[in-house]
Amino acid sequence: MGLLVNGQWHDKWYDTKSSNGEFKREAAQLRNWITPDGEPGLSGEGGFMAQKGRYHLYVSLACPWAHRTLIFRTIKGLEEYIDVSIVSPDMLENGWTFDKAASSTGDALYDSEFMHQLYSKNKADYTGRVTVPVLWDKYQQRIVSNESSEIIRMFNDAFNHLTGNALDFYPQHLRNSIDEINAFIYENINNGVYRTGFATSQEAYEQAFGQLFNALDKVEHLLSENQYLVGDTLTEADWRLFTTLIRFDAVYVGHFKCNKRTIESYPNLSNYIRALFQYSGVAKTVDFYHIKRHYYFSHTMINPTQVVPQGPDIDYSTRHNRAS
Ligand SMILES: N[C@@H](CCC(=O)N[C@@H](CS)C(=O)NCC(=O)O)C(=O)O
Repeated sequence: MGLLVNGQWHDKWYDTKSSNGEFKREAAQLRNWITPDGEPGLSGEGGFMAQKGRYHLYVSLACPWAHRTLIFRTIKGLEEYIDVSIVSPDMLENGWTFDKAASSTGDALYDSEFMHQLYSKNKADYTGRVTVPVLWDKYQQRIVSNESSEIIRMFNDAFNHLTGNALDFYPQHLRNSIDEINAFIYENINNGVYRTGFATSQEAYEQAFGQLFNALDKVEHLLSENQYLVGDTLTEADWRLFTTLIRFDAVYVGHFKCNKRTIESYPNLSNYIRALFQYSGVAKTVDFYHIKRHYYFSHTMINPTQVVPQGPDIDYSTRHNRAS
């Protein structure tokens, strides 16, 4: 685990001392947009036109943020348009690696050893954390974006004219509601599990833990009234929640001490998670080997023995009671 400073790799854990034991996530820096015609998107530069075969997605199968982009690639019919390299689940002194002996596919484009080499290829004096996902432009040999919430928006609509897939997970008329629930879920649940697990003071842990379970209770109640987070329409808000929920019982309950209760113990959440898991193509994006191995093996200050637990034994392909 580490970061680049002026293009040089430094092995360094998150600094929680300056924030009383509280984990603060760094904002993504590379924020260009693929658009149908190459016009600039909401931020960054233009010149990234949607084209078949032009872009490459670097992901970890363990990472909930990267998982969102993989789900959108699948449900938006982009598998033949955007190919993928998968990093090893083991993220230690060199950060994310392409070690094939440790379950990486390797870097299909440059055969790099480490993810940080792609960040410095993009910008020789880059300073910042080296995160996944990364959306790479093969033509310009540079990073389009390293922000998952924006990559899924590009996948949602920039390629529609090529793929003919018009499914819309961020429909205009629901945007305010989606933005509102996203902000709540990001703060309390998506990032909330990390704030709980990475807290280095009792106070910061208890604060994040309380917020997390209050938020899960609220979502459980919402799902007793609605089919999905925003009424009866499946939206990006559901996929953004899903990637945290599917890791919860396997990792966050134990490793991140989010142990007030499991997702399986919530009547609505446990059915909702199955409805999403069973959505066409999604199950194959979920890899519990990578998920468990990454967290338990990489965070040695939380789990110094690096022993990966065997359980839990949960079948997400069983019947659920949600309409589909
Ligand atoms: N804002 C980013 C966050 C991505 C992120 O934090 N990814 C984690 C993996 S789950 C990572 O690569 N962490 C490495 C690090 O922080 O050094 C996004 O949503 O795309």
